[in-house]
Amino acid sequence: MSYRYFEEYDIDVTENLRKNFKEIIAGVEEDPGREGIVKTPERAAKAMQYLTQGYAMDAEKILTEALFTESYDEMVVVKDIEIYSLCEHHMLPFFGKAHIAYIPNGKIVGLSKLPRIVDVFARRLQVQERLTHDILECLNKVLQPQGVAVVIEAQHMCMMMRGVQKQNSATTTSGFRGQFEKIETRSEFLKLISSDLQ
Ligand SMILES: Nc1nc2c(ncn2[C@@H]2O[C@H](COP(=O)(O)OP(=O)(O)OP(=O)(O)O)[C@@H](O)[C@H]2O)c(=O)[nH]1
Ligand SMILES: [Zn+2]
Repeated sequence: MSYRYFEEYDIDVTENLRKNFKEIIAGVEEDPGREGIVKTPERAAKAMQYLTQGYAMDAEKILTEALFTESYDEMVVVKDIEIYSLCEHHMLPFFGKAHIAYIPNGKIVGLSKLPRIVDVFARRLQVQERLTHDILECLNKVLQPQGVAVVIEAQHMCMMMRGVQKQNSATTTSGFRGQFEKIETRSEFLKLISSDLQ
C-alpha cells in the first residue's frame, strides 16, 4: 500500500521528545533518574508519536484507494466509531464516539476506511469542531456523495481532571452536507444514531 500506516518510530523524533519529556519530569520535581521512571521519557516519547501519527497520513488517499462503483444510493451509516484524540489547548485526551453517514453517488467506499480516516484526523492535536469538519470535508471531497453527515460526541479530560472539573458533561458537534441539509434526511440519520446520544 502506498499510504503509510504507523509502523515504525522516527528515531530522531523519539530522541527529541525523550529529552523534552525528561525535562518535564524534572520540571514537576520528580527525579528522572529514579528506577521506576528512568525509561519513562522514552515511553512517553513513543506514546506521543503514536498519538500524533495522523500528521504523517493522507486521509484522502486512504479513501481514494478503496472506492468501488456501485448503484446503491440509500444512506450508509457507520455509528459508534471510537475516538481518542488530544485537545490542542492542554494536550489532554478527549474521547467519545463518531457517527458517519453518506448517500453514495455512484461510488461506495470500503467501510473500514471510515474509522481509518477518523483516526487519521483524531491522532493530531485537535479541537472537536475541527475534527468533525476535517472528517466531513474529506468524505465530501473524495466520495462526492449526494450527502454526508458527521456527528461526534465526546468528553474532554481537560474539563474533567482539571479546570471546571465537570465529570458528566458531553460535547456534541455535527456537520451536514448535500442531502443531509434537508430536514427529513438529517432526521432519519439522527434517529438511526439516537440511541447513542443523550
Ligand atoms: N471549542 C473547543 N474548546 C475546547 C476543546 N478542547 C478544550 N477546549 C477549551 O479550550 C479553552 C481554552 O481556554 P483558556 O481560557 O485559554 O484555557 P484555560 O485557562 O485552561 O481554561 P479552563 O479549562 O476553563 O481552565 C477551554 O475553555 C477548554 O474547555 C475543543 O475541542 N473545542
Ligand atoms: Zn483542553
